[in-house]
Amino acid sequence: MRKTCDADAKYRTIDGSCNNLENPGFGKANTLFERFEDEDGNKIYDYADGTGLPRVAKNGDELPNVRLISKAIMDEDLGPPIQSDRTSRDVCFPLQIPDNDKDLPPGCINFVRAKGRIDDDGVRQQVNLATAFVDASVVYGSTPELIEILRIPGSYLLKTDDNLLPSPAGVNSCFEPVTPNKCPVAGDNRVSDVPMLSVQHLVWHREHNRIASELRILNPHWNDETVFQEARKIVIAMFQHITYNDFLPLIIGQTTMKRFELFSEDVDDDVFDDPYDENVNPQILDSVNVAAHRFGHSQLTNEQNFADEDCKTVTINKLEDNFESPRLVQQNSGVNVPFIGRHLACSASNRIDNFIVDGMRNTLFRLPEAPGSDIVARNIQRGREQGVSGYNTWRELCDLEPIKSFNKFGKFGKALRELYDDPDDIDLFVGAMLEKDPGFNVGPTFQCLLGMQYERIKRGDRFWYERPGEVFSFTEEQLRSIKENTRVSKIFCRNLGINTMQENMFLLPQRKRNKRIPCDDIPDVDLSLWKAP
Ligand code: HEM
Ligand SMILES: [Ca+2]
Repeated sequence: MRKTCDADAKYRTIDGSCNNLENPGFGKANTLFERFEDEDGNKIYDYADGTGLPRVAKNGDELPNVRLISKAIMDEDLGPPIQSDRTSRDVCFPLQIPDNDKDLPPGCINFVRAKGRIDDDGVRQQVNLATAFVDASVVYGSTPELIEILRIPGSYLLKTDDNLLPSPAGVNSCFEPVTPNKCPVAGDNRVSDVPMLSVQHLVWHREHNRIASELRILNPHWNDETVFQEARKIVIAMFQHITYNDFLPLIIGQTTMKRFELFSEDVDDDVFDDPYDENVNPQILDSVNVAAHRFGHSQLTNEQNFADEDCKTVTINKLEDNFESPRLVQQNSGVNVPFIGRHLACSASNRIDNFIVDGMRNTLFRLPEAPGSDIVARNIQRGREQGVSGYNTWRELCDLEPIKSFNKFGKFGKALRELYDDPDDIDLFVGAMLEKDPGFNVGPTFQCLLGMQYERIKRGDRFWYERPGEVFSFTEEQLRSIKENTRVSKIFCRNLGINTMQENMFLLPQRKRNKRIPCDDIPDVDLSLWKAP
């Protein structure tokens, strides 16, 4: 049934519906993940039975045990010392821990298959609960129900609780909240996975309230809904600008950015840009969701520390002790929050490579219930259960030479040969994370998959922040200020009470370039440009 959309709407819907006027479901929350198509227009997937059973090897055998792959290829101890820079299987598909595993008890670890929805061709597909767009849905949620929980009724503000994220009982679960049942709620329910993530949610939650309060003062004649939506629109524009200009280039590299025309228009050329194409479906692709987007698991470290005003670590907090717990954030009304924010700015991430720290690979979510789990094993198993094709299929889609010999994987070739029967069987996450890139980015296969994905998210977004001449467009001055002056560092400083930071928070502070400066000297978007005449 076709929903009627308001073609003149000034603001995005919360669930992403009606972004595309011809296809109102494009990019909407709670719709199916997309599959890439081959040259003949057939969707690419690989289920054992063609419709829904987990992928098996080319010769029909089971694929190698995911825990064995995890240990043989992705154990951090194998890496350099410094790493910084079938029917019965409809629901469960347990991870099997081999007998001689020294970190996890032998036997089965629970693994639930993602809820399947059978499509018109009788093939099992999976549902994306979030919108596909870069629309700050981590701040505002992806459903009308959640935004109601997050907002103060009839106000332009988001709710807070003790100056932290709202924590109404019964919405989210978490481990050891400071007050029983008071678990933080944000636009995404993973908000308490780790303290460093919670603090990022908090920063943007506060940034909405700061912008909305300023707009309220500038425009006393606006009603509260207008103030809320205008603030949301600015937050979304900042998210889009940061994602496409500051973050993505560090992950996929300059060459891929240019190849897929992902950088925003240079303000010296023309402030506006109009990349919208109504034929583009922005939905996230299966291979991106189960593999490419998970590159970040390799960047995590074993620590969630506190850093002081001089960037010195003052408290070491282990990752394994802090999963799913808001404890460190909530303690003493949030005194630790700036310390966690500074750790995010001051400390190096782990290198994007095939090594993943033990905190994620052996002790993931070990509390409240032992044993823990293994993120690598889960990522691989997830790819198989969703029928995501093997590594070489994606190399070919990306016009890269398929790897037909295990030797091509250097020192991991031997381990791969012992595990897999045929190079075509190699799981996407495994093969692609073994690829090297001289610029410390993800390897060529993920560069290609992420490049194609982010091109779709940009070109398939009718509300893209750079678009001119629409009812929802920014003025030239507003857009120029957003593009010239948005800094993650400023947003963190201001909302966490931090006084000193490097201007580019995605890069480490350095003596010469990117040195630590007073936050007051960091540029800022000029909200007075939003004062209506
Ligand atoms: C300490 C921080 C993190 C923890 C504890 C964590 C943990 C997890 C877990 C347990 C899953 C579910 C795995 C499965 O069963 O399929 C998951 C999925 C995922 N992770 Fe992470 N992760 C973290 C950080 C990251 C980072 C930094 C990125 C990317 C930059 C990332 C990207 C993803 C993606 C895209 C998924 C799939 C989401 C979905 O299908 O709903 N994660 N993560
Ligand atoms: Ca790593």
